[in-house]
Amino acid sequence: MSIETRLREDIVRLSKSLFDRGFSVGSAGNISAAVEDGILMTPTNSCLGFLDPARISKLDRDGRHVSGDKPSKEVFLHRAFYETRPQAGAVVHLHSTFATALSCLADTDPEDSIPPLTPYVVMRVGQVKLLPYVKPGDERMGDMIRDLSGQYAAVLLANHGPVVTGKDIASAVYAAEELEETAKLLVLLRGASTRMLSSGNVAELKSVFGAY
Ligand SMILES: O=C(O)[C@@H](O)C(=O)COP(=O)(O)O
Ligand SMILES: [Zn+2]
Repeated sequence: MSIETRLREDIVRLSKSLFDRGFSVGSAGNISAAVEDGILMTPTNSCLGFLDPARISKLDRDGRHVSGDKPSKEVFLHRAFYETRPQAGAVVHLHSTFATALSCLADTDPEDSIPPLTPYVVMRVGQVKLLPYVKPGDERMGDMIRDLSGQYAAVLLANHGPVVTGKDIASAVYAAEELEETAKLLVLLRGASTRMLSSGNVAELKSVFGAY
C-alpha cells in the first residue's frame, strides 16, 4: 500500500472516530494532511463520519485542486499552517463544544485562550492564541496564521472553534482531543478558585518534553 493510500485511510478512520465521539457534528470541521506532492483535505460540506478515501480532495504544492471532491473552504487556513510550520504534517479544525464555548466568551485571554491547567495540554498543544473573528473560508484567516510565523501549534478562531496541528494526523487529532478536554475542564471550573500550573511548571515540561 502506498504512503498516500494509507494516509487517506488514516484520515477516514480518525475523522470517523472524532465524529463518533461527538467532537464533530453534521458537516462541521475539516482535516488535512501533507503528502510529498501536496495536501490531502476533507471535501467541503462533507461529514467527518462518512468520508470516502477516494473522494478526499488533493491539492498540489501551489494549492491547486488536482483530484477528488471540491476541498474545504478553509484551504487558506490549512495552507498557511503548512507554510509557516514545516514540522506540521496535519491540521485539524473542529467546532468541538467546549473549545468553541471558550472562543465565544468575552473574557477569554487572547494570548492564552487555553491556560495550562494540566501537564498534558502543555505537552501536546502548547500556548493557544485566540484569533479575531472573520467569516469561515475568509482568505484573511491565512494572513492571520502567517502573521504568527509558525509560533503556535494551535489557535482558537473567535466565535468559531479550534485549529490544531501535529507532526502527523494521529498527533494532530490527539492534540485536538486534548485541547477540547482541557476546554471542558476550564468551563466546568469557571467561578471556582482554580490553581493553574506555574510558569516554572510549564518551563519544566517544555524542557523535558519539548515545545509545541
Ligand atoms: O465553519 C465553517 O464553515 C468551516 O470552517 C467548517 O468547519 C466546514 O467547512 P467545510 O470544510 O468547507 O465543509
Ligand atoms: Zn469551521
